[in-house]
Formats: sequence, C-alpha cells, structure tokens
Amino acid sequence: MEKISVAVRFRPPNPAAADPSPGGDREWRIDDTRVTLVHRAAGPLPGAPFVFDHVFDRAATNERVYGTVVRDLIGAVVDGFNATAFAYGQTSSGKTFTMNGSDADPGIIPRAVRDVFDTVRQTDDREFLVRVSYMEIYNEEINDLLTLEGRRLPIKENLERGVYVAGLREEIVNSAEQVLELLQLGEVNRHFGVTNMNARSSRSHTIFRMVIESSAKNQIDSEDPIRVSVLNLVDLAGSERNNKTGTEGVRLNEAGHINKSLLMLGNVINKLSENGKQRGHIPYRDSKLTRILQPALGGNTKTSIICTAAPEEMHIEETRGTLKFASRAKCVSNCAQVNEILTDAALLKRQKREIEELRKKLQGSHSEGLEQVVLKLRNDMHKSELERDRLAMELEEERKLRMTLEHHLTEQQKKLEGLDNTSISADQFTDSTQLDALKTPDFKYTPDGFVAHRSRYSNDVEVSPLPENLDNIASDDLWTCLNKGCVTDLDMLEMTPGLKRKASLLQDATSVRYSANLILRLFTTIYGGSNI
Ligand SMILES: Nc1ncnc2c1ncn2[C@@H]1O[C@H](COP(=O)(O)OP(=O)(O)OP(=O)(O)O)[C@@H](O)[C@H]1O
Repeated sequence: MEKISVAVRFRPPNPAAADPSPGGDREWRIDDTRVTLVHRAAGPLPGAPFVFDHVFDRAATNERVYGTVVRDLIGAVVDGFNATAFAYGQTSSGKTFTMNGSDADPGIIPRAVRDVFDTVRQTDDREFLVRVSYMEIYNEEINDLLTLEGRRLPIKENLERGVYVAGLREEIVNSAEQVLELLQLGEVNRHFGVTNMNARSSRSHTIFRMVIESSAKNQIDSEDPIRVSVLNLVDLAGSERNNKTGTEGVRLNEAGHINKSLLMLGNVINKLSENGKQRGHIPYRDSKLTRILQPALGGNTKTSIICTAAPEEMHIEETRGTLKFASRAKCVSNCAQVNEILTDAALLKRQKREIEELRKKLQGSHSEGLEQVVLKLRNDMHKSELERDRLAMELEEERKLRMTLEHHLTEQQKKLEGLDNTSISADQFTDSTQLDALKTPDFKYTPDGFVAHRSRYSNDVEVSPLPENLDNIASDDLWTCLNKGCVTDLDMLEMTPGLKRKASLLQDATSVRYSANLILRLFTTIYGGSNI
C-alpha cells in the first residue's frame, strides 16, 4: 500500500486581471510543504496549516513540477505499473497550464510523452508497443478526441480489461512527435469556452492515456510474461461559481455537469480517506469520471494529484476548498503492482521452476537431517509391520491348537458321560463267568488264569511337566511324556481270559479317564483353569 502523492501549486496572480496583485489583507503563505492563511499585518489566522507532499509557489516552473511529482511515475509505467497524474482545482487556477504548459515551458503531458519514449529506448532488454488514446467527458458523455466519430462512448467492464471505454480509438505510436501531433488533433476537438474567469476554459474533463506493452527481447525464455501498464494524464474541468463566472445557457449547463462530477470525485475521495471500518460503499459508479479513474483512486495505480490554486484573496474560499480536498486525498492509499500477463506455456514453466526451487530447498543442509529421520521412521515402521504379522500368525496357530484341544476334550467328555450312563445288571449276563469277569480282578479268585494286578492303579498319577513347545516333540513321545507313571507295566500283568467285550469296556473307561484327565491338565497349563 502506498499513499497517493499530493502536491499543491499556486499560480501567479492572474496577469489578465485589472489588478494583477493578490490584493486584500489576507494571503496564503507557503513554508516548504505547509500552507497557512495569514493576515498580512497580524500574522497567521486561526486554523491549522495544510501540509502536503510538495507545495509550489508562483515561481515554480512546469519543469520543476514535472520533475518532482511525475517523473518517477514514468519509470514505473515502463516497468509495468499503472500510473495516473491529474490536476484538480477551481476554474482558472492553472490546471491546463500545468498539464499542457506552453511552448516555453511544456507541461506534464508533453514531458511525460518524451520521457516514456526516452525510457523505452534505454530499456535494451525489452520490446515495447505503445498505444495512445485521448478522450473527454463532456456533460457526462464520453467523446473520443482523436476522431469525430467517437461520440457518447459507453463504459464497459469485464474481468480481463476491468473498466474500459468501448469503441475508443487507440493509435499505435512509436515516437514522441507522433504522439504530440495526435495531442494537437485532440486539442482541436476538445470543448473549450469563454467565461468571465478564463478566456479558454476547459468545459470537459480530458483523459490522455498511454498503454505500454512490453516483452523480453530474448524470447528463449518463454517464461517471461508480457507487461501491460496504463498511464493516465488527466486535466479536470474546474469547479466554478456562477456569480463569478457569469455563466448562462450552454455554459451554465456545462458548469452544472462539471460541478456535479467534481462533487462525486470529492465523495469518492472522502470515502476512501475514511478509516477502513467506517468506509463502506465507495460510490465510483455515481459519475463517469470516478468510474474511469477508479483504479487510480484506491486501486492498482501509482497516483499523483496536483491541486492548483489561485492566490487572490477573492478566491480564498475556493482555495480553502481545494486544500481540504487535497488533504483528504493525502489519506487515500493505493496498491500498485506490476501488471503481467502470462501465456499458458509461461505459466507452466514458472510453476516448474517454483517446484524445482522447493525441491532444492528440501535438499538443503537442514532438510538432509530431516530426510534421515524420515528414513529411520520408515524403517521402524516396516519392522513394526513385520512383528505385527509374526504375532498374528502365532495367535492364529494358538487359536487352532486351542480348538483342537477343545474338540478332543468334548469328545472325551462325551465318552465319559456314555460310560457313566452304562449300568450293567446281572440279568444281562447268561452265565456267571461273564459276570465275574466284570468284577475287580483283585477280589476274584482265579487259580488257573492270568490276573493283572491293578493295585498300582490306585497310586496317584504322576504327571510329568508339559513341554514348553509341543511342536518339537513327536506325538508318541508326547503321549509317553504325558502318561509317565500311568503306563501299565507289562511285566506286572497277569493275563486272564475274560469277556473281551466287557474287559475292553473297562479298559476304554480307564483309558478315557486318563486321557480326559491329561487333556484337562494340559488345558490348565496352557490357558489357565478358568477358561476350561
Ligand atoms: N503557473 C502559471 N504560470 C503562468 N501562468 C499561469 C500559470 N497557471 C496558470 N496560468 C495562466 O492562467 C490562466 C488560467 O490557467 P488555466 O487555463 O490553466 O486554468 P484552468 O485551471 O485550466 O482553468 P479551467 O478550469 O477554466 O480550464 C491561463 O492564462 C494560464 O496561462
């Protein structure tokens, strides 16, 4: 953001007046950048002095005014910034003199035109295309000053061009002389009128515009954007009081339009000068002047205002009004930036370059450490994933083992229940031999048969500790391990003929009990007793 630059210029006392001296008791005193109303005899009058960026007295030449206020804008315009300079002030205060000047002392416009071409010539690395247009706003209508056909031109607006005057002629120019010739043509078409205050009074606001396009001469690098900037040099019509100017008829009508549009300009400046929160809506659309100047007032433009003032005491109130306007304009900020137009290819190339720059930054010393940290984290994460998979596999195997053991347990329990429910009565047997065979051998006297001594079965079963890893032991070994102390000692066995079916029933029952017992212990050892 940068503030609008504001200068005040006092013209010499009107040489055309009967008494060319300022006259009266009061006068404006200039002290560097301060302007104070003083009484010639009594000194400063009540009221704070006005302070501006620059103040020029009657002795100031157009050359000095241009060099102080406008020259820097020309360099900026050639570099791609928009710029606007305009003269504001009451009628006959010296606006046209400041903008156009005289043969002896050319004004801002001819000086700016020459400077633009000089600067373009000095810029070796770019190619330029310069176009000019010249228009006036007369009675709130826009006329093209470079052609008589361009009358009542409409203002339009779109995203690409912003606010523009449709149908305005733009001449491509390549020298200052060419532009100055066009300007002379425009002056012929411009509305002037005779008033009591000015023999050649501007009855319209004029806007001379230079559009400057440039691109890099060396097109090897297609990334270079095209720059398009606009320089507006504006000579406003002056506010006037009818009783002073003595206008009537056409002139009165013109004066009404002039005063109204200047009032709108004042409103826009007032709004823009207010604190951001209170500012609210800016009434740019209330007049054609403020619409066309919109970018210069709070927009993307470097702007300088030269407020011209008359020194005579009879114009003190008008001058005070001009100084107040200038003071408010000083509070307005613009935000100017280089206007670049990128082709698609240029845009792509620019983005690629930005990515490359970011990548290089990442590879910088600081990011090297970061990359190592990232690498380590990635390795750690990979290890964690492997560990997670291994645990998942182990869990799955344990689950399968548990299911198998549960299945065995269920089977064995079923068998046990089957045995418990088996009650054999003596009636079921056809002879007593069969019945005897079911009796405990120890209590049966069988002199000729083999009797297996079962006394050992009453001993407590000694169960060996379970191996930690069941998979490492062959199933037979496991069985031996599990049944240590329970296996029948064959040497101790006395064979006895008996009822095979019944005997096998008993043997099965014994075997099942042991198996169930062992599986139960196995479960208790693996999962803890509560789960079973
Ligand atoms: N700084 C100056 N030095 C010498 N003469 C000046 C100066 N300023 C203005 N004049 C003269 O004063 C008269 C009025 O000036 P000018 O026409 O520039 O006023 P203006 O503000 O453009 O008026 P209007 O608004 O009516 O067009 C002209 O004769 C002009 O030559």
